[in-house]
Amino acid sequence: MKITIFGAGAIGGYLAAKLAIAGRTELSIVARGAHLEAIKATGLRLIEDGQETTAPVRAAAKAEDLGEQDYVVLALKAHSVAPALDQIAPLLGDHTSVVTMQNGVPWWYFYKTSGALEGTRLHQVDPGGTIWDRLGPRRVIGSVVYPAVEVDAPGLIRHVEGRRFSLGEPSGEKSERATLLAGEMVKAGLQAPVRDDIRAEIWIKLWGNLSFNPISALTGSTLAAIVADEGTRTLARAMMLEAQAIGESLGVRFPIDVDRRIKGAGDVGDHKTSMLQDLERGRPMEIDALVGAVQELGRLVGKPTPAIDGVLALVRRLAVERGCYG
Ligand SMILES: NC(=O)C1=CN([C@@H]2O[C@H](COP(=O)(O)OP(=O)(O)OC[C@H]3O[C@@H](n4cnc5c(N)ncnc54)[C@H](OP(=O)(O)O)[C@@H]3O)[C@@H](O)[C@H]2O)C=CC1
Ligand SMILES: CC(C)(CO)C(=O)C(=O)O
Repeated sequence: MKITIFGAGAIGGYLAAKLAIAGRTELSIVARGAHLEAIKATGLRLIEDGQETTAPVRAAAKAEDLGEQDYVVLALKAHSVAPALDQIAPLLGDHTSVVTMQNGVPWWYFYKTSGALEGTRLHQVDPGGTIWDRLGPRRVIGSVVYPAVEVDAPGLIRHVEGRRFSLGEPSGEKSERATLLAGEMVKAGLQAPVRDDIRAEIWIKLWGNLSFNPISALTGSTLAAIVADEGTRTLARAMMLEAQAIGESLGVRFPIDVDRRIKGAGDVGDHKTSMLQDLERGRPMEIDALVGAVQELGRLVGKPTPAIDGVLALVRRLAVERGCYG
Protein backbone atom coordinates (compact mmCIF):
# COMPACT_ATOMS: atom_id res chain seq x y z
CA MET A 1 0.00 0.00 0.00
CA LYS A 2 1.60 3.29 -1.12
CA ILE A 3 0.88 6.18 1.24
CA THR A 4 2.21 9.72 0.98
CA ILE A 5 1.67 12.20 3.76
CA PHE A 6 1.68 15.67 2.27
CA GLY A 7 2.67 18.23 4.92
CA ALA A 8 4.54 16.36 7.61
CA GLY A 9 4.39 18.89 10.44
CA ALA A 10 2.91 18.01 13.82
CA ILE A 11 0.03 15.74 12.75
CA GLY A 12 1.50 14.49 9.47
CA GLY A 13 4.85 13.93 11.14
CA TYR A 14 3.27 11.96 13.95
CA LEU A 15 1.24 9.77 11.62
CA ALA A 16 4.24 9.23 9.33
CA ALA A 17 6.50 8.30 12.23
CA LYS A 18 3.97 5.81 13.65
CA LEU A 19 3.37 4.13 10.27
CA ALA A 20 7.08 4.05 9.46
CA ILE A 21 8.09 2.61 12.83
CA ALA A 22 5.47 -0.12 12.38
CA GLY A 23 7.08 -0.80 8.99
CA ARG A 24 3.82 -1.92 7.46
CA THR A 25 3.56 0.17 4.36
CA GLU A 26 5.37 1.95 1.53
CA LEU A 27 5.42 5.34 3.12
CA SER A 28 6.68 8.73 1.94
CA ILE A 29 6.30 12.28 3.10
CA VAL A 30 6.41 15.59 1.29
CA ALA A 31 7.92 18.29 3.48
CA ARG A 32 9.86 21.49 3.03
CA GLY A 33 12.44 23.86 4.46
CA ALA A 34 14.59 23.16 7.49
CA HIS A 35 12.19 20.41 8.59
CA LEU A 36 12.80 18.46 5.36
CA GLU A 37 16.56 18.95 5.58
CA ALA A 38 16.60 17.68 9.17
CA ILE A 39 14.51 14.61 8.28
CA LYS A 40 16.80 13.82 5.35
CA ALA A 41 19.86 14.19 7.55
CA THR A 42 18.79 12.31 10.68
CA GLY A 43 15.40 10.69 10.01
CA LEU A 44 12.09 11.79 11.48
CA ARG A 45 12.43 11.81 15.27
CA LEU A 46 9.41 11.18 17.48
CA ILE A 47 9.19 11.68 21.23
CA GLU A 48 6.29 9.70 22.67
CA ASP A 49 5.74 8.44 26.22
CA GLY A 50 9.12 9.92 27.18
CA GLN A 51 11.02 7.87 24.57
CA GLU A 52 12.67 9.10 21.41
CA THR A 53 12.54 6.93 18.28
CA THR A 54 13.84 7.67 14.81
CA ALA A 55 11.46 6.73 12.03
CA PRO A 56 12.87 5.66 8.67
CA VAL A 57 10.68 7.70 6.29
CA ARG A 58 11.32 8.54 2.68
CA ALA A 59 11.17 12.33 2.51
CA ALA A 60 10.80 14.34 -0.68
CA ALA A 61 10.57 18.00 -1.58
CA LYS A 62 8.56 17.25 -4.70
CA ALA A 63 5.67 14.88 -5.27
CA GLU A 64 6.97 14.17 -8.81
CA ASP A 65 9.70 12.08 -7.20
CA LEU A 66 7.09 9.79 -5.59
CA GLY A 67 4.51 9.17 -8.34
CA GLU A 68 0.93 7.94 -8.01
CA GLN A 69 -0.17 6.75 -4.58
CA ASP A 70 -2.93 4.57 -3.13
CA TYR A 71 -3.53 7.13 -0.37
CA VAL A 72 -2.52 10.76 -0.04
CA VAL A 73 -2.98 12.11 3.47
CA LEU A 74 -3.32 15.88 3.48
CA ALA A 75 -1.95 16.96 6.84
CA LEU A 76 -1.59 20.63 5.95
CA LYS A 77 -3.30 23.50 7.71
CA ALA A 78 -6.65 24.18 6.00
CA HIS A 79 -5.45 27.40 4.33
CA SER A 80 -2.39 25.59 2.87
CA VAL A 81 -4.37 23.07 0.79
CA ALA A 82 -5.39 25.30 -2.15
CA PRO A 83 -1.89 26.77 -2.63
CA ALA A 84 -0.45 23.21 -2.70
CA LEU A 85 -2.74 21.79 -5.40
CA ASP A 86 -0.14 21.88 -8.19
CA GLN A 87 2.35 20.13 -5.92
CA ILE A 88 -0.15 17.44 -4.88
CA ALA A 89 -1.29 16.61 -8.45
CA PRO A 90 1.53 14.16 -9.39
CA LEU A 91 0.49 11.90 -6.48
CA LEU A 92 -3.02 11.37 -7.84
CA GLY A 93 -3.96 8.50 -10.08
CA ASP A 94 -7.50 7.36 -10.90
CA HIS A 95 -7.63 5.08 -7.87
CA THR A 96 -5.95 7.41 -5.34
CA SER A 97 -7.83 8.22 -2.12
CA VAL A 98 -7.25 11.53 -0.35
CA VAL A 99 -7.59 11.69 3.42
CA THR A 100 -8.35 15.20 4.67
CA MET A 101 -6.86 15.81 8.13
CA GLN A 102 -7.81 19.44 8.70
CA ASN A 103 -9.68 20.90 11.64
CA GLY A 104 -12.79 22.92 10.80
CA VAL A 105 -15.46 22.57 8.14
CA PRO A 106 -14.09 20.43 5.29
CA TRP A 107 -14.21 21.73 1.72
CA TRP A 108 -16.13 18.57 0.67
CA TYR A 109 -18.90 19.07 3.28
CA PHE A 110 -21.71 19.08 0.71
CA TYR A 111 -20.54 16.04 -1.26
CA LYS A 112 -23.04 13.17 -0.99
CA THR A 113 -25.29 15.00 1.45
CA SER A 114 -28.35 14.37 -0.74
CA GLY A 115 -30.03 17.59 0.46
CA ALA A 116 -30.80 20.83 -1.37
CA LEU A 117 -27.22 22.00 -0.77
CA GLU A 118 -25.62 18.94 -2.41
CA GLY A 119 -22.59 20.07 -4.41
CA THR A 120 -22.28 23.48 -2.73
CA ARG A 121 -18.68 24.69 -2.50
CA LEU A 122 -17.70 26.65 0.57
CA HIS A 123 -15.88 29.85 -0.21
CA GLN A 124 -14.21 30.09 3.22
CA VAL A 125 -12.39 26.79 2.82
CA ASP A 126 -12.31 26.43 -0.94
CA PRO A 127 -12.24 29.85 -2.62
CA GLY A 128 -13.44 29.50 -6.21
CA GLY A 129 -14.10 25.77 -5.69
CA THR A 130 -10.62 24.89 -6.97
CA ILE A 131 -9.95 22.17 -4.38
CA TRP A 132 -13.24 20.51 -5.22
CA ASP A 133 -12.54 20.72 -8.95
CA ARG A 134 -8.93 19.60 -8.84
CA LEU A 135 -8.80 17.00 -6.06
CA GLY A 136 -12.32 15.72 -6.63
CA PRO A 137 -14.54 14.85 -3.65
CA ARG A 138 -14.97 11.25 -4.87
CA ARG A 139 -11.44 10.57 -3.62
CA VAL A 140 -12.12 11.82 -0.12
CA ILE A 141 -11.97 9.91 3.13
CA GLY A 142 -12.83 12.41 5.86
CA SER A 143 -11.24 12.37 9.28
CA VAL A 144 -11.32 13.92 12.73
CA VAL A 145 -7.92 14.29 14.34
CA TYR A 146 -7.66 14.00 18.13
CA PRO A 147 -3.97 13.67 19.00
CA ALA A 148 -2.22 16.77 20.34
CA VAL A 149 1.21 16.97 18.76
CA GLU A 150 3.88 19.65 18.39
CA VAL A 151 6.97 20.19 16.26
CA ASP A 152 9.65 20.96 18.85
CA ALA A 153 12.47 21.53 16.34
CA PRO A 154 13.04 20.73 12.65
CA GLY A 155 12.70 16.98 12.25
CA LEU A 156 11.53 16.47 15.85
CA ILE A 157 7.88 15.66 16.61
CA ARG A 158 6.60 15.52 20.19
CA HIS A 159 3.39 13.63 20.91
CA VAL A 160 1.46 15.19 23.80
CA GLU A 161 -1.63 13.00 24.09
CA GLY A 162 -4.27 11.09 22.14
CA ARG A 163 -4.00 8.46 19.41
CA ARG A 164 -7.40 8.58 17.71
CA PHE A 165 -7.91 9.53 14.07
CA SER A 166 -11.56 8.84 13.21
CA LEU A 167 -12.12 8.14 9.51
CA GLY A 168 -15.28 8.19 7.43
CA GLU A 169 -16.56 8.33 3.87
CA PRO A 170 -18.67 11.42 3.05
CA SER A 171 -21.42 8.95 1.99
CA GLY A 172 -21.26 7.10 5.32
CA GLU A 173 -20.43 3.84 3.55
CA LYS A 174 -17.97 1.49 5.30
CA SER A 175 -15.75 1.29 2.26
CA GLU A 176 -12.93 -1.13 1.65
CA ARG A 177 -10.47 1.73 1.13
CA ALA A 178 -11.28 3.32 4.51
CA THR A 179 -11.19 -0.05 6.28
CA LEU A 180 -7.82 -0.99 4.76
CA LEU A 181 -6.25 2.31 5.77
CA ALA A 182 -7.72 2.06 9.26
CA GLY A 183 -6.18 -1.41 9.54
CA GLU A 184 -2.70 -0.03 8.75
CA MET A 185 -3.16 2.72 11.33
CA VAL A 186 -4.30 0.29 14.00
CA LYS A 187 -1.27 -1.92 13.35
CA ALA A 188 0.82 1.21 13.95
CA GLY A 189 -0.65 1.63 17.43
CA LEU A 190 -3.26 4.25 16.56
CA GLN A 191 -7.01 4.19 16.99
CA ALA A 192 -8.76 4.57 13.64
CA PRO A 193 -12.50 3.89 13.90
CA VAL A 194 -14.38 4.07 10.59
CA ARG A 195 -17.53 6.10 11.22
CA ASP A 196 -20.82 5.96 9.38
CA ASP A 197 -21.47 9.68 10.09
CA ILE A 198 -18.16 11.51 10.05
CA ARG A 199 -19.91 14.89 9.77
CA ALA A 200 -21.49 14.51 13.23
CA GLU A 201 -18.04 13.93 14.72
CA ILE A 202 -16.60 16.85 12.74
CA TRP A 203 -19.26 19.07 14.34
CA ILE A 204 -18.45 17.95 17.87
CA LYS A 205 -14.77 18.79 17.41
CA LEU A 206 -15.62 21.97 15.52
CA TRP A 207 -17.98 23.06 18.30
CA GLY A 208 -14.98 23.61 20.57
CA ASN A 209 -12.63 24.93 17.90
CA LEU A 210 -15.01 27.55 16.50
CA SER A 211 -15.53 29.13 19.93
CA PHE A 212 -12.55 28.42 22.20
CA ASN A 213 -9.86 28.90 19.56
CA PRO A 214 -10.70 32.51 18.58
CA ILE A 215 -11.54 33.49 22.17
CA SER A 216 -8.18 32.13 23.30
CA ALA A 217 -6.39 34.05 20.54
CA LEU A 218 -8.22 37.26 21.43
CA THR A 219 -7.59 36.97 25.16
CA GLY A 220 -4.35 34.99 25.40
CA SER A 221 -6.22 32.54 27.66
CA THR A 222 -5.99 28.78 28.03
CA LEU A 223 -9.04 26.53 27.73
CA ALA A 224 -9.36 26.21 31.52
CA ALA A 225 -9.25 29.99 31.97
CA ILE A 226 -11.91 30.62 29.31
CA VAL A 227 -14.25 28.14 30.99
CA ALA A 228 -13.53 29.46 34.50
CA ASP A 229 -14.37 33.05 33.52
CA GLU A 230 -18.13 33.60 33.37
CA GLY A 231 -17.91 36.22 30.62
CA THR A 232 -15.82 34.19 28.17
CA ARG A 233 -17.67 30.97 29.00
CA THR A 234 -20.99 32.69 28.24
CA LEU A 235 -19.64 34.03 24.95
CA ALA A 236 -18.30 30.60 23.94
CA ARG A 237 -21.66 29.05 24.83
CA ALA A 238 -23.56 31.61 22.71
CA MET A 239 -21.32 30.83 19.71
CA MET A 240 -21.79 27.11 20.24
CA LEU A 241 -25.57 27.40 20.41
CA GLU A 242 -25.60 29.36 17.15
CA ALA A 243 -23.44 26.63 15.59
CA GLN A 244 -25.69 23.89 16.95
CA ALA A 245 -28.73 25.50 15.31
CA ILE A 246 -26.84 25.56 12.00
CA GLY A 247 -25.68 21.97 12.32
CA GLU A 248 -29.16 20.77 13.22
CA SER A 249 -30.63 22.59 10.19
CA LEU A 250 -28.17 20.56 8.14
CA GLY A 251 -29.46 17.35 9.71
CA VAL A 252 -26.70 16.78 12.26
CA ARG A 253 -27.62 15.18 15.58
CA PHE A 254 -25.44 16.41 18.46
CA PRO A 255 -24.98 13.44 20.80
CA ILE A 256 -24.01 15.61 23.80
CA ASP A 257 -25.29 18.94 25.08
CA VAL A 258 -23.43 22.23 25.00
CA ASP A 259 -22.58 22.30 28.71
CA ARG A 260 -20.98 18.88 28.58
CA ARG A 261 -18.87 19.97 25.59
CA ILE A 262 -17.80 23.12 27.48
CA LYS A 263 -16.87 21.05 30.51
CA GLY A 264 -14.84 18.73 28.30
CA ALA A 265 -12.88 21.70 26.91
CA GLY A 266 -12.25 23.07 30.41
CA ASP A 267 -11.05 19.66 31.61
CA VAL A 268 -8.24 19.80 29.02
CA GLY A 269 -6.73 22.33 31.44
CA ASP A 270 -4.16 25.07 30.96
CA HIS A 271 -3.70 24.31 27.28
CA LYS A 272 -3.24 27.02 24.66
CA THR A 273 -5.37 26.35 21.60
CA SER A 274 -3.65 25.92 18.25
CA MET A 275 -4.95 29.33 17.15
CA LEU A 276 -3.32 31.05 20.11
CA GLN A 277 -0.11 29.10 19.50
CA ASP A 278 -0.11 30.16 15.83
CA LEU A 279 -0.65 33.81 16.82
CA GLU A 280 2.20 33.69 19.32
CA ARG A 281 4.50 32.16 16.68
CA GLY A 282 3.47 34.66 13.98
CA ARG A 283 2.02 31.87 11.80
CA PRO A 284 -1.22 32.01 9.76
CA MET A 285 -4.26 31.16 11.89
CA GLU A 286 -7.01 28.77 10.72
CA ILE A 287 -9.74 31.38 11.12
CA ASP A 288 -11.63 30.76 7.89
CA ALA A 289 -11.96 26.98 8.29
CA LEU A 290 -12.83 27.07 12.00
CA VAL A 291 -15.01 30.18 12.27
CA GLY A 292 -15.60 31.82 8.87
CA ALA A 293 -16.94 28.61 7.35
CA VAL A 294 -19.49 28.23 10.17
CA GLN A 295 -20.69 31.78 9.51
CA GLU A 296 -20.96 30.84 5.83
CA LEU A 297 -23.01 27.74 6.68
CA GLY A 298 -25.24 29.95 8.84
CA ARG A 299 -25.93 32.21 5.86
CA LEU A 300 -26.71 29.17 3.69
CA VAL A 301 -29.34 27.83 6.10
CA GLY A 302 -30.68 31.25 7.17
CA LYS A 303 -29.62 31.05 10.82
CA PRO A 304 -28.40 34.23 12.56
CA THR A 305 -24.87 34.20 14.00
CA PRO A 306 -24.43 37.45 15.98
CA ALA A 307 -21.95 36.08 18.51
CA ILE A 308 -19.93 34.25 15.84
CA ASP A 309 -19.95 37.37 13.63
CA GLY A 310 -18.58 39.57 16.42
CA VAL A 311 -15.80 37.20 17.46
CA LEU A 312 -14.91 36.48 13.83
CA ALA A 313 -14.58 40.19 13.02
CA LEU A 314 -12.30 40.75 16.02
CA VAL A 315 -10.07 37.72 15.51
CA ARG A 316 -9.66 38.45 11.78
CA ARG A 317 -8.68 42.04 12.60
CA LEU A 318 -6.17 40.81 15.16
CA ALA A 319 -4.71 38.32 12.69
CA VAL A 320 -4.39 40.96 9.97
CA GLU A 321 -2.66 43.38 12.37
CA ARG A 322 -0.19 40.67 13.46
CA GLY A 323 0.46 39.37 9.92
CA CYS A 324 -1.16 36.02 10.76
CA TYR A 325 -4.05 36.03 8.27
CA GLY A 326 -3.97 34.46 4.82
N1 LIG B 1 -1.12 19.83 16.02
C1 LIG B 1 -2.18 19.32 16.66
O1 LIG B 1 -2.09 18.92 17.82
C2 LIG B 1 -3.51 19.20 15.96
C3 LIG B 1 -3.71 19.69 14.68
N2 LIG B 1 -4.93 19.48 14.06
C4 LIG B 1 -5.17 19.97 12.71
O2 LIG B 1 -4.32 19.25 11.83
C5 LIG B 1 -4.01 20.08 10.68
C6 LIG B 1 -2.48 20.12 10.54
O3 LIG B 1 -1.99 20.82 11.68
P1 LIG B 1 -0.51 20.72 12.21
O4 LIG B 1 0.07 19.40 11.92
O5 LIG B 1 -0.55 21.19 13.62
O6 LIG B 1 0.20 21.83 11.30
P2 LIG B 1 1.75 22.06 11.05
O7 LIG B 1 1.91 23.48 10.64
O8 LIG B 1 2.54 21.54 12.20
O9 LIG B 1 2.04 21.11 9.81
C7 LIG B 1 1.74 21.43 8.49
C8 LIG B 1 3.00 21.16 7.69
O10 LIG B 1 2.71 21.29 6.32
C9 LIG B 1 3.82 21.97 5.72
N3 LIG B 1 3.42 22.54 4.44
C10 LIG B 1 2.55 23.52 4.17
N4 LIG B 1 2.45 23.73 2.85
C11 LIG B 1 3.32 22.85 2.27
C12 LIG B 1 3.69 22.59 0.94
N5 LIG B 1 3.15 23.26 -0.08
N6 LIG B 1 4.64 21.64 0.69
C13 LIG B 1 5.18 20.94 1.71
N7 LIG B 1 4.88 21.13 3.02
C14 LIG B 1 3.94 22.08 3.29
C15 LIG B 1 4.17 23.01 6.76
O11 LIG B 1 5.43 23.57 6.48
P3 LIG B 1 5.80 25.05 7.04
O12 LIG B 1 5.98 24.87 8.53
O13 LIG B 1 7.05 25.37 6.29
O14 LIG B 1 4.65 25.95 6.72
C16 LIG B 1 4.13 22.15 8.01
O15 LIG B 1 5.34 21.42 8.18
C17 LIG B 1 -4.62 21.45 10.99
O16 LIG B 1 -5.85 21.59 10.33
C18 LIG B 1 -4.82 21.43 12.50
O17 LIG B 1 -5.86 22.27 12.94
C19 LIG B 1 -5.95 18.79 14.68
C20 LIG B 1 -5.79 18.30 15.95
C21 LIG B 1 -4.60 18.52 16.71
C1 LIG C 1 -7.34 22.10 22.06
C2 LIG C 1 -8.48 22.13 21.08
C3 LIG C 1 -9.33 20.91 21.34
C4 LIG C 1 -9.30 23.41 21.35
O1 LIG C 1 -10.64 23.39 21.10
C5 LIG C 1 -7.99 22.12 19.67
O2 LIG C 1 -8.40 21.30 18.87
C6 LIG C 1 -7.08 23.15 19.13
O3 LIG C 1 -6.31 23.73 19.90
O4 LIG C 1 -7.11 23.41 17.92
